[in-house]
Amino acid sequence: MEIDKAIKGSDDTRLKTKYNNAIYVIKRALALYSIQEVAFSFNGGKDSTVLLHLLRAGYFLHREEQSCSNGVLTDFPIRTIYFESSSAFPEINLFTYDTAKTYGLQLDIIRTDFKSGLEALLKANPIRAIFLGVRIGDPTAVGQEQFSPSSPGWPPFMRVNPILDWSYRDVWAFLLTCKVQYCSLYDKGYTSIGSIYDTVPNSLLSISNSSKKEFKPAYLLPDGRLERAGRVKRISSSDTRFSAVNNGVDSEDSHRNRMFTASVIGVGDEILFGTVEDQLGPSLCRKLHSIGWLTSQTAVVRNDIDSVAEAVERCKSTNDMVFLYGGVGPLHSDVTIAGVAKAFGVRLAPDEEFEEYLRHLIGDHCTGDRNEMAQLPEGITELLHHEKLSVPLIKCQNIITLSATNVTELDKQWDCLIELLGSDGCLVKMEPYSSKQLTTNLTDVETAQPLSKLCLDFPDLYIGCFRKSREGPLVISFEGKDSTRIEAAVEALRKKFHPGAFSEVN
Ligand SMILES: Cc1cc2nc3c(=O)[nH]c(=O)nc-3n(C[C@H](O)[C@H](O)[C@H](O)COP(=O)(O)O)c2cc1C
Ligand SMILES: Nc1ncnc2c1ncn2[C@@H]1O[C@H](COP(=O)(O)OP(=O)(O)OP(=O)(O)O)[C@@H](O)[C@H]1O
Ligand SMILES: [Mg+2]
Repeated sequence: MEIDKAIKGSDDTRLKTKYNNAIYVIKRALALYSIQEVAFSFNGGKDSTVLLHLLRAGYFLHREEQSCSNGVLTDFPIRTIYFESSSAFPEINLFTYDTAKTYGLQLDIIRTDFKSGLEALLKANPIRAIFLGVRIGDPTAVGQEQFSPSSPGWPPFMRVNPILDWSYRDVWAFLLTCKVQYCSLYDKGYTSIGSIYDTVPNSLLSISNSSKKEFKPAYLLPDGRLERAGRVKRISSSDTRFSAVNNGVDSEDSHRNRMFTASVIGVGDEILFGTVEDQLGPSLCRKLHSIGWLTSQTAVVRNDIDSVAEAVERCKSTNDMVFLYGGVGPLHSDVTIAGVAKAFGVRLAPDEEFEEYLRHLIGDHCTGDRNEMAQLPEGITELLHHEKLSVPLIKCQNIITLSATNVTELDKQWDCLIELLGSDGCLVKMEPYSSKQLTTNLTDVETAQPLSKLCLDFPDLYIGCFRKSREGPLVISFEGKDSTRIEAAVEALRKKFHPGAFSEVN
């Protein structure tokens, strides 16, 4: 088998180790699942090209171990799926189809989105595991292992990632050692390929002094960490809105007229089990209220990357700020930062500056090859330093992750945040809310209609009702930025009923 021979004949020991590990994962998967139960997700990219040849070798070696191989590999029986998209580069499409022909791949072309495509595929076929060319540096690799069940909300299957621990250099060492074909774009300076809308050649490979823009081939990129430098950042409308606030572009006036909203997300199975009573969430709501912000939503989610990512993704574009607490640290359950990275589609990368702080705090215990605590979302993280804090706070665009574990620690972090972000417009102090509460023994039925009408007349106020008990009085609360409007609303309500129907709560 030519791939196996090429690697065994090479003197690159690192490549040999990576190859052997990947083949081991493939052979385990082929032992666990029948050939009809596995599929290979192929998209013509360099990583999936590496995986194709590893699968060819792995399948051959697997058959050999079962002593049913005659030494030649003629067919490749693993179902291969390609999600074709109109935004793919034509070179990628061409390479995918050519490769399928060369190696006799049974190509299933899917033209819907990933999730519904996989749903249909799994309904029609007994597939239980899918091989992917995901590598640890990819944004989508956050939280994955070599065998990772698909995420909640996705159809159920095992994601098998044989090259998860391969570096950019390993990928090119393999492709060049095995002398296999790869997509022509990689010889034109492309180092990682997404869609035609978000991918350009990597400027680090640009050949200077040439009148025509030319680029060196991908395998010459000296630093694999910059593999994604040719990926153009997509700026969503919400990001723009945020950056306007962030850069202090908003004028004083527009600040005053705007309603700033925040979401508060707690991460903790212990809260969901009811073992621990959440105090930080309510405390944050009070703090936000005290600076005139509106908390649009609070949530408590599980210590699970996908749960955190889903909550952050939902809140980040509809709020000015999102505050996260819980799940921060080096434990297996501390997945909050990874969830933030996944929500932004970026990878976790070691942050030397943060590591330095941790070293001061906990000594050399925090160093090593994989210091999980010093891994932060790449390219979007800003460390917020304050002399009163032993470790900076972590800000990823409009997401603040608080490491506080109790109200006293939260008070301190909050005061620092206000000092740090209050001045640059991110956590600007707004006109505080005025509020008034009335109680009444009138029934809900009697008050319902007049209150609905009052809400229509005073749309600038929050008029809410709640009870402390079913039998006790009804509490009506008025919240707003203008106290004269609150007085007017209270007066308007009183007029609708007999005198003395309401008492004021002090
Ligand atoms: C076969 C296959 C399985 C996938 N399974 C999952 C999954 O379980 N969970 C998930 O969040 N994304 C899953 N994805 C989506 C990828 O993580 C990622 O969003 C996708 O490859 C698009 O990457 P891009 O946005 O860089 O193009 C899957 C994609 C493919 C092709
Ligand atoms: N459109 C697609 N169809 C099938 N599989 C896909 C598709 N997009 C991504 N994948 C799977 O996800 C893996 C990771 O994608 P990713 O873009 O990171 O790698 P790549 O495309 O192989 O290489 P590159 O990083 O150079 O773009 C792929 O190797 C492949 O297994
Ligand atoms: Mg790609």
